[in-house]
Amino acid sequence: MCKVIAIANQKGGVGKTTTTSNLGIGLAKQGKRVLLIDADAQGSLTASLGIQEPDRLEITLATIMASIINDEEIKPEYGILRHEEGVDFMPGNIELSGLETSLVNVMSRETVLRTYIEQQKDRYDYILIDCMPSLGMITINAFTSADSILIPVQAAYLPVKGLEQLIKTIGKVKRQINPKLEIEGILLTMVDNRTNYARDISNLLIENYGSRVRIFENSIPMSVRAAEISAEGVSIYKHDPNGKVASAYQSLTEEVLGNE
Ligand SMILES: Nc1ncnc2c1ncn2[C@@H]1O[C@H](COP(=O)(O)OP(=O)(O)OP(=O)(O)O)[C@@H](O)[C@H]1O
Repeated sequence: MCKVIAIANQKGGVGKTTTTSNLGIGLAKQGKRVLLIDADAQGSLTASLGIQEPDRLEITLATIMASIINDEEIKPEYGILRHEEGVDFMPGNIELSGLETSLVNVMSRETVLRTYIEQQKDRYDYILIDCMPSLGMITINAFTSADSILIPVQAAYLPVKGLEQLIKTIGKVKRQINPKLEIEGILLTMVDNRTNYARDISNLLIENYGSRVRIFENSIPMSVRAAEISAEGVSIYKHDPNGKVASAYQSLTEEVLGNE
């Protein structure tokens, strides 16, 4: 059985891409077959997997989704790239912005990505989708395709208000389009253990959401080593194998596997 997890938060820079790649590679290290999908027009997941200029790629998620809109048949493996650390990925780039605008007039506009993902499901154990920092139509497509949503929250600001809107949108998609949709959990990222602030945010999350949403036991520490990896094109396991961020992502991977 394949599980599809969307990594989403409409707030930018909270660790969505870093979590998608390192959770994905963590799952691959546990022997799982993993496909990562870059559903963000910034192409940062694609870049972090070693593609230096995502905007120059010819086949990306945008071209695939356009083919589906045009009812063209595509082979499941078409356009999928392989990363040296054992994950496959469907790259994304700036063309997703144009596609987002044109989706408005498309029949079944919420389910285009789902059509693509359905044909990948027998090839993978996990499919992770790195979402845009917005709740636009591509993100709704990701929610429509997913079994669950993992929400990274940066431990450096008060996240309560934005999260409420995100959880509401997830609830709406669940009621109206995708009844199986669940929240995988809220993941605290970029935690600076030298301050009490992270603990305050953690307590605030538990107080406000703990009864409705799972909060991951593991959080991801702030580390300059994590910030370096997007330029390296490798995971934190390769860049800093004995560091605290590698160990945190490994524990998160085990927690996600334990959710099954
Ligand atoms: N644990 C961490 N410690 C320090 N820096 C981090 C950590 N995780 C991610 N970063 C850095 O923070 C920035 C934002 O991270 P990332 O790109 O993963 O967030 P995002 O939510 O995907 O961003 P966007 O919304 O723009 O897509 C990046 O420069 C990344 O390298």
